[in-house]
Amino acid sequence: MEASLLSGGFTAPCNFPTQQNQHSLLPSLSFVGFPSRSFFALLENAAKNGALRVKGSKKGIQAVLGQRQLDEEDEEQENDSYANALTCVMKFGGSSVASAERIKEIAQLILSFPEENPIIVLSAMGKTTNNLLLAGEKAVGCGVSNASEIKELSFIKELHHRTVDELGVDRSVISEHLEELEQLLKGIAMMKELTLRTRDYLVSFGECMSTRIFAAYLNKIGVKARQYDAFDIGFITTDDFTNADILEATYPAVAKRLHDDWIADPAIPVVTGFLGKGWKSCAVTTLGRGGSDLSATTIGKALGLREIQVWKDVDGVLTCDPSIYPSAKPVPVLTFDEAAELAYFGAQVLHPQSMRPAREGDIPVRVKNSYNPKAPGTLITKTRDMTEAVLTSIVLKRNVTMLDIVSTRMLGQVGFLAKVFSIFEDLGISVDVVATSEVSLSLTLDPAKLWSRDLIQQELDNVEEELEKIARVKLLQHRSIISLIGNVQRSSLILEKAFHVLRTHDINVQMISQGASKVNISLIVNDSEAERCIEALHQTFFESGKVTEENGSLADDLCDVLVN
Ligand SMILES: Nc1ncnc2c1ncn2[C@@H]1O[C@H](COP(=O)(O)OP(=O)(O)O)[C@@H](O)[C@H]1O
Ligand SMILES: N[C@@H](CC(=O)OP(=O)(O)O)C(=O)O
Repeated sequence: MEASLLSGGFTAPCNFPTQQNQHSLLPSLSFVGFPSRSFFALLENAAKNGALRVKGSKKGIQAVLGQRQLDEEDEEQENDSYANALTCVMKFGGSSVASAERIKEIAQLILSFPEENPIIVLSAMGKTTNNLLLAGEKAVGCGVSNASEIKELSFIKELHHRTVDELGVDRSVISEHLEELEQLLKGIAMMKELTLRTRDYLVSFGECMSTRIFAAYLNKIGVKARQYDAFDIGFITTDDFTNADILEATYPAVAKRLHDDWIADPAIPVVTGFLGKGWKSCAVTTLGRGGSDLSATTIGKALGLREIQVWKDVDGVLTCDPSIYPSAKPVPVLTFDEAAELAYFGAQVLHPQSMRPAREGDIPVRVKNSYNPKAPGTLITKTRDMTEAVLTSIVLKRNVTMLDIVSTRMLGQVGFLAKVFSIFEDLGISVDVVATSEVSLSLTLDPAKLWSRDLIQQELDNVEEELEKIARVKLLQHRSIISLIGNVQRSSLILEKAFHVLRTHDINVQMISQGASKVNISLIVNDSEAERCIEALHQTFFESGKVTEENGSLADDLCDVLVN
């Protein structure tokens, strides 16, 4: 979006971030003439965070901000020196830091890589984020005098006190946060409302406390560490509370801060995952559930590190969610595209946006098991040898709503699809899977419009009402999307096998979609059939030996199913 700031007759047009161009935030800011005072304040703020580099036409600005112009050469040199200092990111999720015992194990695990100078990114301890959210919801209706008694607040206090005591760390590292948390819950109880902005502030206590405890413990055992709150070191995001997106200005800011501190006084950085700072509001934001993965890959790209390690409670990315199908097996190698697709279609193991910085920076991501560090895990890179690859992973997304939309106008009507999609855009509802013909359209709606919230009935009613102005609509609930993530070159083989299995098990596929990338084939079935379907597909693709064109040509089955 081109915006103009008017100041005493001078015009300073500049590029402001929008959803579409947010990645061209401050570093590509351009202006002519003399900007207004408020505009200077904005620039100054960005410059303080190290987020601003002045390039090209910069009349007046350099003198005022004293900013050094970084040309391409400077930038390359900085990246080189970053690479020589800190070597990798190690992100540990909630299950990896769930107790004092686990924290001790993680500390030993980090020390078992003496050749690394890692940056540690942590999530909140165990289920703390869920408990904070529940506490916030209870506070809305419980009255100020009862806010201190909220069960989840007691869990959080007890867990964090017990942990610091068992680690032999002083309670003072978290006492202020716990007091402030209680005050915040009282405030929510008084206001009787929990805005998205307050919700983000509320959940930030989880990561703020886990990182303080961990850094204090490392220091206690003689390993020099320094705690950082992401929102204070340049994680600049959109102001979409509960689902904020990292802005481009983050990379230089974060790199500069972590690198400069390391050079001045080397200490292992321990950074809060999941959190950022809204660029307009300057308030704490969160990156969506599971967002610490994205924090880790952002740091990896910012510093141009050798590797990003994401430590989980499973042996890497598996052929499907082990909580749905326990015989799932680790996938040794994946491409960024496969991993992104898998995450987007609901595999909880990785945050949906987390592959983006890794792909852009071409930094390998290794997914490892903190309970079983010897397991090789999964290596995610730009490319891999696909000669043997058929299916990589099966992902299940439950409780999806499907819509069948048939145009009430004539065949060949111009703009039908555009009208349908503009309705979803206006209502702010994202669409997952789409299949179209000339006059009809089937699609599925994301069950979590925002990661934190289910699509509610009222919103569905609004969708139906709007669509009925231009089409006949059938709303089908309780559907599942089964996504087959696999080799682009073998999609026909995957389809052939999949349909044979489904036909054998008498499972009726209600919609099918294959994206342009062809990495992902999506099948829609009834929720009640989904698990049976996963089991059958998994057995065929991963438990019955190598899948080849030769072991059964079943094109006829596919044709039968499609025709019926
Ligand atoms: N394809 C998959 N591979 C591995 N784990 C998966 C997959 N799909 C879903 N999961 C779930 O993701 C969980 C790990 O992710 P998450 O809970 O975010 O870890 P952490 O909190 O440690 O970062 C696993 O316990 C598993 O149940
Ligand atoms: N604590 C946040 C962020 C996060 O990344 O958690 P985990 O790594 O445990 O999924 C959440 O629960 O969403």
